[in-house]
Amino acid sequence: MDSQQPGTKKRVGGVNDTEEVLKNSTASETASSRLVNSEQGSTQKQSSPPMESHIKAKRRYISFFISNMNFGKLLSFFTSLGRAERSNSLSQLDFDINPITGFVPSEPLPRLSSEFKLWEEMLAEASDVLKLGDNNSEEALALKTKGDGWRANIRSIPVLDIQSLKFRPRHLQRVHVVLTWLVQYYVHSLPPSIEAKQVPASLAVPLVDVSRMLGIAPVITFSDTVIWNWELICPENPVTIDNMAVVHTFSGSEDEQHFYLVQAAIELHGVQILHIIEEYTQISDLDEPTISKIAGDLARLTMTVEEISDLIQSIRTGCDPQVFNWEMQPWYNGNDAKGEGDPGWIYDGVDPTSPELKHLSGPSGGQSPVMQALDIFLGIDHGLEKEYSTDGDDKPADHGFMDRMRFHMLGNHRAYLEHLKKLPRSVRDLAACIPALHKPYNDAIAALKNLRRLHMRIAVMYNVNVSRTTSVQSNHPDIEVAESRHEPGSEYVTKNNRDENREPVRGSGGGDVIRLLRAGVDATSRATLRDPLVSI
Ligand code: HEM
Repeated sequence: MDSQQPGTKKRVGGVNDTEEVLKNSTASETASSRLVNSEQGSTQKQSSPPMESHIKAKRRYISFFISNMNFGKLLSFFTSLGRAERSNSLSQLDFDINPITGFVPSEPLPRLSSEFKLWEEMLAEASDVLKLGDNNSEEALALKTKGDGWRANIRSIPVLDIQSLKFRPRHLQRVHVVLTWLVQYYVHSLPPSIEAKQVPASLAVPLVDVSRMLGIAPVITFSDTVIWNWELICPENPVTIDNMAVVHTFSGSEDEQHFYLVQAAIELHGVQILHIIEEYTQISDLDEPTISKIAGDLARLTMTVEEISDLIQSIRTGCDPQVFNWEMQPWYNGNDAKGEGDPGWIYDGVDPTSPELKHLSGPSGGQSPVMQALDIFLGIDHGLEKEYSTDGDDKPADHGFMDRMRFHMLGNHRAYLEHLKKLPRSVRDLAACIPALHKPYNDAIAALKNLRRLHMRIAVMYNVNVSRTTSVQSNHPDIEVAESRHEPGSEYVTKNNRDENREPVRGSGGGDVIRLLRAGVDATSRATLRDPLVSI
């Protein structure tokens, strides 16, 4: 197994401000600073002005508030507050979200033992004996016999029953990690063929079983590559990005470790966003201090989003686009990565009409629960039927993408997002009613839009430019910027021999990358409030 040696220098970050962000992004610090804040909050309450002046201040505020908003909206907002209070008895803890590490577990997943140990052993061996099926290098050809043997051994493993692990969720998650990595190794090391790829029953059956138990797609996901794919360098120290080492990589490269660690850092940094959301959903009384707190929290959220943008940029300091595109990305492909017309995968021993088999796309940042929670909290609507077309054609973007990606999350985490979506009081509606929140809300939207524009440049640099023989055909301003600045990565534009027929470049999530990411930028932009009193 290609686990990172404890103490290996990690290159997450790299630029000064990003290093600063990372220093501050340790989950434990985040939690302790939140603890201090909430303690301060309770201290402030104790030393609040005497009741009379407090009531006067409240009255002054309410008259200002009423004079600044439509009375009908005010009434309906207070009604919805009452509803929210009743419906929001659930907290993030109920959805397996840790107050310190968020969607990341608070300790590394345990390794499998007894009859399941064989799966662990096969995974540990895989990176030593397998290469991509279309790799014709001398090294790959020399390994061919060993690779054939590895796949034959996989086929000969009996179909194991995982019922004994039913009440051990962390073990089930480890089963998911191990089986999904084995499936990717198996499928992508097969020699190229026009036939459908057959996933042997020894992997397919227990994988579908465990996925049903966890409520997650039976394929490799963001959770398997990032959220669950780490161990502690010093087990006695807390879960912080500096104390995490990646366990599995396909390429054995530091680039791949860096890619996962940056995403793990974002999940940990995003815990600050989760705290803001949690506090917002617990509000029951909309008085002046509460409005100021929401304004302050939106400003903090804006800062956090900007820091996450820096983190995304830090991919460039440790992950080479060539390594990403040729040594990492091909292993991630799901059964839909090659588009319609490709026969895809067959899960032997599994009823082909099982609903779970509809979700076999590869891992994607769209499966990051933090990013989706942020979108839902801010009211970004990715699902509009008609998309603005900025490149002159009228093909719709894939508006179901973000919803589909939720099936690739742990069932508990998907349930949290669904819960968040159903809460009756949206921060966007509130900001539209209250002038004091208008700017903080719009600032947060601007920061998220900028994050998506910067992410799109990264995707162009790593995914599109490297995958094409000539430059990208698009009028989208973000792509023009990426190319005209000749950012690192654009030199790869002419080096590739894939996709010569100029089919749209497809991400591991299975979609047309440019159209999808552009639709995300546009959806974020559309959330901007134009007029505080009329835009809801
Ligand atoms: C080398 C770095 C990266 C590349 C090449 C890349 C590429 C892509 C591509 C091609 C997509 C389209 C959907 C798909 O097929 O997966 C996508 C979507 C997405 N990626 Fe990344 N990504 C990178 C890093 C990140 C990071 C660090 C994050 C942060 C968690 C992230 C978050 C997202 C999100 C949220 C989406 C869904 C679409 C959207 O929200 O606009 N990506 N990415």
